[in-house]
Amino acid sequence: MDDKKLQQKSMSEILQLIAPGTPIREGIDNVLRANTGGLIVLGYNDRIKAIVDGGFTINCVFSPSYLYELAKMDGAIILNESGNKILIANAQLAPDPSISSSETGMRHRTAERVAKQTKSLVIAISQRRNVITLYQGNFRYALKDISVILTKANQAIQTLEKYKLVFNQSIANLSVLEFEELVTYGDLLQVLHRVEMVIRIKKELITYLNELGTEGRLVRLQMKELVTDIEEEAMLIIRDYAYVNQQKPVEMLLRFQDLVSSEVLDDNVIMKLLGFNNYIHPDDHVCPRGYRVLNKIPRLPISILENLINQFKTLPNVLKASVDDLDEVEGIGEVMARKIKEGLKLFREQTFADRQL
Ligand SMILES: Nc1ncnc2c1ncn2[C@@H]1O[C@H](COP(=O)(O)OP(=O)(O)OP(=O)(O)O)[C@@H](O)[C@H]1O
Repeated sequence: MDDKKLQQKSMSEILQLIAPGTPIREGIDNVLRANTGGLIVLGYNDRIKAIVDGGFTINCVFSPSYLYELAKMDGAIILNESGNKILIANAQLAPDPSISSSETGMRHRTAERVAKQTKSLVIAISQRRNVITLYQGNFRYALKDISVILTKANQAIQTLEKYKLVFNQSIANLSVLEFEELVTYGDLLQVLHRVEMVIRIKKELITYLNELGTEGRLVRLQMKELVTDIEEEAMLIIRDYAYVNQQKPVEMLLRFQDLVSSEVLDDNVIMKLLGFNNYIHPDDHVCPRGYRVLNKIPRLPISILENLINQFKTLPNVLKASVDDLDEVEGIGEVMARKIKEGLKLFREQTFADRQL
């Protein structure tokens, strides 16, 4: 993991630590409302100890009302790393003045310098401007108004709904092509780029949700409902088309998520993710193993599905197999064989009917 990712990860942890619904946020909001201003440092390590001057030792369990009362005093409040204990109040911080700062007021300049010098999380609550600013290392982030983030999150949910429709359409097309044995790498990539779009918007939503805390409950539920089906389909597609039969599609999907950023992924990057290392022509044909289509057969046990694919290797072979051929597969009797045939026939009819809509 590179440094940038490490910092991003810790920023999402930070946002969760001080999100609405947490005791720290309740305390910070009280300080904000009382207009006393505040300077809070998380973590009392050697680097912080070296720049703390004076103050009272408090050493008590964190409570929002204690934070509010202590913020009435000048100086900084120092909490432990996880923010569940108040250690010191009224502390003067003396960071290296040669460290650059883009802030103007002393509280914010101090906060920025302490964060840069110690890498600890520092929270500045402005007395006059009604803003909460977070600093950690070189990272600076001003918390936005909850209503602004909620609006953005709801817009993202609407976008996700549209993406889902587009995704479902491309999945319906893929099913038809799979039955007709006409899938090309280009078709596969088109579907995977749709998955990429969904992942991109999901990542944006997670950032909002981290900041929204309990205020984002509804958005979280909506996101989960929209995304779960898509992710399940995506994992089945990965199992169908990965170069080597992937036993761990969840890990592959996670790797896919890591790769997704604001830029559209290159086709080669996606094919590499699936294990194809050589150049692939988009018009070349490719054959699915059949995990996704076979999954549509109601109540087909996963072990039987695996046995089917082990035996026949590809979906077209399963489709061509007679009831007798299916009967020979381990765990499949005549009744089950007929059920599989019937299930595939029904799904095929449904797929072709959907295409005509
Ligand atoms: N080095 C420091 N250590 C601890 N507390 C500090 C330090 N410097 C400033 N403060 C705190 O910040 C308070 C306000 O300072 P100042 O008005 O210059 O800050 P500011 O950045 O303009 O913030 P605000 O927007 O809240 O006014 C001080 O009264 C003091 O409590």
